[in-house]
Amino acid sequence: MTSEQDRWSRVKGRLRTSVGEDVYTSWFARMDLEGVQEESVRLSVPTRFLKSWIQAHYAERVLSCWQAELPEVHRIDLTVRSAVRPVVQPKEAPAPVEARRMDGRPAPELRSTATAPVSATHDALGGSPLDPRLTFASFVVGRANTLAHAAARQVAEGRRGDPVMFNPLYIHAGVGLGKTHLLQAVTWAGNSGSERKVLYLTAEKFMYGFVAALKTQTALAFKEALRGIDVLVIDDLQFLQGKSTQAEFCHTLNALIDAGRQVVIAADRPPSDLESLDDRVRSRLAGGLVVEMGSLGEDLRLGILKSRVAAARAHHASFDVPEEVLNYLARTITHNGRDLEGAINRLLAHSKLNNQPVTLEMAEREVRDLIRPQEPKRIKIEDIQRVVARQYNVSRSDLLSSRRTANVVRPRQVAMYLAKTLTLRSLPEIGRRFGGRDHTTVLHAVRKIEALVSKDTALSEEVESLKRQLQE
Ligand SMILES: Nc1ncnc2c1ncn2[C@@H]1O[C@H](COP(=O)(O)OP(=O)(O)OP(=O)(O)O)[C@@H](O)[C@H]1O
Repeated sequence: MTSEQDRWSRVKGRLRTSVGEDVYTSWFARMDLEGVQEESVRLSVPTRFLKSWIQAHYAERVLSCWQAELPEVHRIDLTVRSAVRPVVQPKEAPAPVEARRMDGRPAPELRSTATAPVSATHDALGGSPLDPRLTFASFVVGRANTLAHAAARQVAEGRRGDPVMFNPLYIHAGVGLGKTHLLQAVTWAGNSGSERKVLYLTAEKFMYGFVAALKTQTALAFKEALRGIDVLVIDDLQFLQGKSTQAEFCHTLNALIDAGRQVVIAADRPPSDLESLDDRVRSRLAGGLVVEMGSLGEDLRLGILKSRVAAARAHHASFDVPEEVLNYLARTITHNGRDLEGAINRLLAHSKLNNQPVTLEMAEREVRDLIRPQEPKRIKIEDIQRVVARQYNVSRSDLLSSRRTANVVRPRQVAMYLAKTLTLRSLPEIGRRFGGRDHTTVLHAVRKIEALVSKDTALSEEVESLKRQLQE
């Protein structure tokens, strides 16, 4: 088990180096290993869209990363896994071959074959599957998510006819930081009474629902069904693709908001960074409440681990994870909630299958591949603008304005230069974020500062100091 886990994490490491951090996070962070069989490797991703994108653009790359570790591999089978996460269940006889799982999820022999019933309303409307475990009761609140949690609760507790406070509520966060959990919690809570209809759709489901409805000429019925609900919850909006789907999404959004219905959205980036959406949709999205959930602090990670252990103990009363192991996991598995869940599942699988208590030594061995080196901080254009404005004593709006006085022009050029060198944003995108400037203006600024730093020591030191402040 361990050697396959190690191999999988080495393959992921190769992929990450080969495609770069940003591409890796966008397309591969949710890829799981399902199994290796002779010449073929089975991988899974959560959406059809991810599957087709990876197949179209990265199939060769994934294969060659595998071959570098395991030359006999000649095939990659990519599948779409269910959105409903497996539930840990007791008393099922372990099948030896199943124990070879190497991802962070529970071994299949510990999964339930039946899922708890989903809300009837939600089902009838054709919503995406809901995971019964993702409720407010199991959501741990900490510094990173206090505001998002409070806003989500407020939405969930609203009653039909109540004034809508923030619309849409837009929650964004990196991979595995609890967006889906919070959105599904809103759906469960909202649908628990019969008064309101809450519909949870992944952007993908919205897309395929719409396309399928168009094909069968029932688009009108689909639109009507959507508009007949009280709260529309859309997850993973960054996957919304295609002009007609976007136009339809835009209409639906407008129709719901104008009718005083609540819309809740989650994505892995703020509205301004959803580059494939048109400006009107972006500004409508940004017009409600936009909340970011930050990375999980150590306290929050410890809370999540404890809540996972408590949930597992409901089915496996003898399962116990000593405090020192929990502290060790909270300290070392820093990346995201999914890895924390994976760690507890592995300890559970291991202790059940081998009938052994969980010890620190076992934990160190079992979760080795989940401990990732600290990644360099992701720098945002807004941070650059803020830090540069502070350094040069101008305001951020000066940087975005059309003013051309020298005290503003140089800081603006420095900020554009930093945006180009410290982020992966394109020149047109940077231009847009600097008050709608043309990409040639950005290019000019970048070249200008590049030329200046090579001969002007004072400027070069200033730029270095700005970089340090941004990377802290
Ligand atoms: N605050 C939290 N309390 C309890 N569990 C959490 C919390 N944050 C994250 N988790 C857990 O971490 C795992 C990943 O969370 P989730 O799937 O909600 O992330 P996500 O932000 O939607 O990720 P993705 O971008 O991949 O869709 C889940 O098992 C979730 O229950």
